[in-house]
Amino acid sequence: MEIAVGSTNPVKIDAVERTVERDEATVRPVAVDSGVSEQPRSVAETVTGAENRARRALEATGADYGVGLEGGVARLEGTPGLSLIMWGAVTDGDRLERGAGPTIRLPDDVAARLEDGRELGPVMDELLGTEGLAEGAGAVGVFTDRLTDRTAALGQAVACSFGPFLTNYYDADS
Ligand SMILES: O=P(O)(O)OP(=O)(O)OP(=O)(O)OC[C@H]1O[C@@H](n2cnc3c(O)ncnc32)[C@H](O)[C@@H]1O
Ligand SMILES: [Mg+2]
Repeated sequence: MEIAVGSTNPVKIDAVERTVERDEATVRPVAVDSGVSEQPRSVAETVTGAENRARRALEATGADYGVGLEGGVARLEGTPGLSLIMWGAVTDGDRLERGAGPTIRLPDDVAARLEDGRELGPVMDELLGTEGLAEGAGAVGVFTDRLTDRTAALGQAVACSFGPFLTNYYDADS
């Protein structure tokens, strides 16, 4: 089984590899355009980015599945502040499934910098004096004192978008 991932960010590739380890898949990174802004700012835009990446990765490779992962920030109904969200999408060329990773509220000073139109990755690097934090533990790692990290968090989005292809519980869906 070959799985194309619409990104070359090592943290996304790792997240897919670790999640599908059991199924002995070959994971192939492919650079694609997400078709949304560098920093998606709503659930809808984040999901669209993941969908575009999944479709484009499949088209570019002819793999069995295309996987897209997208990070975003959003003000969520029922919770205060600005949240970091992440979504996954998987397609086999026919069906497309979507599933989310965890959500975490961003500290107010980080939220304020994002409201100025900036991207989370660079804002985190500036704040912490790091380089490429988004390709390692990620903001979710830092803000949880490493109880989780970006690989594990994105892995949940992979499980919830790819997993439905592996069961027959969805077979009756229209
Ligand atoms: O190369 P790609 O696949 O685009 O990888 P990316 O890190 O840019 O990931 P996204 O485009 O999906 O994420 C949109 C923005 O949100 C940032 N982001 C998302 N999750 C993050 C995290 O846990 N830590 C730091 N930045 C994060 C990311 O760096 C981007 O600036
Ligand atoms: Mg990006």
